[in-house]
Amino acid sequence: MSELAEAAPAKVNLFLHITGRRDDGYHELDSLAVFAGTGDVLRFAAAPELTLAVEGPEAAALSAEPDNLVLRAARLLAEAAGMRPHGALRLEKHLPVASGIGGGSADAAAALRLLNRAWGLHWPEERLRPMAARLGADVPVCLSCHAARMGGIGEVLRPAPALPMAGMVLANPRRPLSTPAVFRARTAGDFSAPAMLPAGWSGAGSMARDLAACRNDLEPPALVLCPEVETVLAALRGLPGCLLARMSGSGATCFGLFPDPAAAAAAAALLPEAWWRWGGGFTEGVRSPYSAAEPAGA
Ligand SMILES: C[C@](O)(CO)[C@H](O)COP(=O)(O)OP(=O)(O)OC[C@H]1O[C@@H](n2ccc(N)nc2=O)[C@H](O)[C@@H]1O
Ligand SMILES: Nc1ncnc2c1ncn2[C@@H]1O[C@H](COP(=O)(O)OP(=O)(O)OP(=O)(O)O)[C@@H](O)[C@H]1O
Repeated sequence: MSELAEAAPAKVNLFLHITGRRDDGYHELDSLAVFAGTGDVLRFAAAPELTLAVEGPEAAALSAEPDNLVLRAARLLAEAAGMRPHGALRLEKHLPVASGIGGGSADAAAALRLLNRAWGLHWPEERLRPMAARLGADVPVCLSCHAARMGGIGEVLRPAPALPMAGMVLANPRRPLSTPAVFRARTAGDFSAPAMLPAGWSGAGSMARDLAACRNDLEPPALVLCPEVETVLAALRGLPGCLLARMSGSGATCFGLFPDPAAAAAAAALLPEAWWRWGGGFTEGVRSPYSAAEPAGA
């Protein structure tokens, strides 16, 4: 079998309201997740044993990781299928690790999709979803790869409002932030109401206006742990054409919304070179991996 490849696009939370806390400590949320036209790439080649090689510009941050989410996903799928996991996997890591744009979750979801094909299972997405939920709160939305309104602890997915043509800049100050630590740093008992959004937006301007009435409730605790988030937000707001800037997920990556992908790509180039930065458009659905030429970081 020739090599198979799967894209693992970055997930961006355009807003994130924490609406409650379950008895097991997990938080209930209301969030609008979209996918960016950049991400990691996972490749499969036939081999008798399951192996994973991590390469690419952000690979070093994973060298100490004993249990890559890609291997956990592979073992879970093999167990469900009653087979021995196998194949030589190569993960091209472009997304900064522990950065609030779901890199590990996207990789785990890509592994489920890729091995579902490579191992000849061809299960429908519904059958993969419980495995995705076991791997992490962000993995179900990454499995679908479609913009979605996330509810529950992330596993309840509803269609997103129809998105307009828009551009997005992503910027990370190169400070990893641990998701559990950010949730722990929240003020206990502080909850938000779900957001009120229209069925769709005709332009990036109206989307930015409506999103401005929402928040990321993880931004204040992330700022305490990583004050550089404020510097990134200020830099994004100062870029020509920026309509809205906010932190994604548990940070520290922040996004800026722009009228179109070209404006976003041009604006991203103005950010400090020491940061991880990217500019482009949204992506919808599983697509072929990005070309090597596509910029994914500084
Ligand atoms: C912040 C978000 O990225 C928003 O999309 C997600 O909620 C986090 O998703 P994730 O990184 O896949 O999270 P998981 O790996 O499942 O959980 C990591 C830790 O984050 C906290 N966590 C996560 C999700 C959630 N809804 N409530 C939580 O309190 C828990 O302490 C959990 O132990
Ligand atoms: N393939 C992987 N890519 C990134 N992190 C991984 C991977 N496998 C395991 N991990 C571990 O998962 C942790 C979370 O990484 P990830 O990059 O998914 O965080 P994140 O971007 O904050 O995610 P989220 O937005 O879902 O909270 C890392 O600290 C890392 O040790």
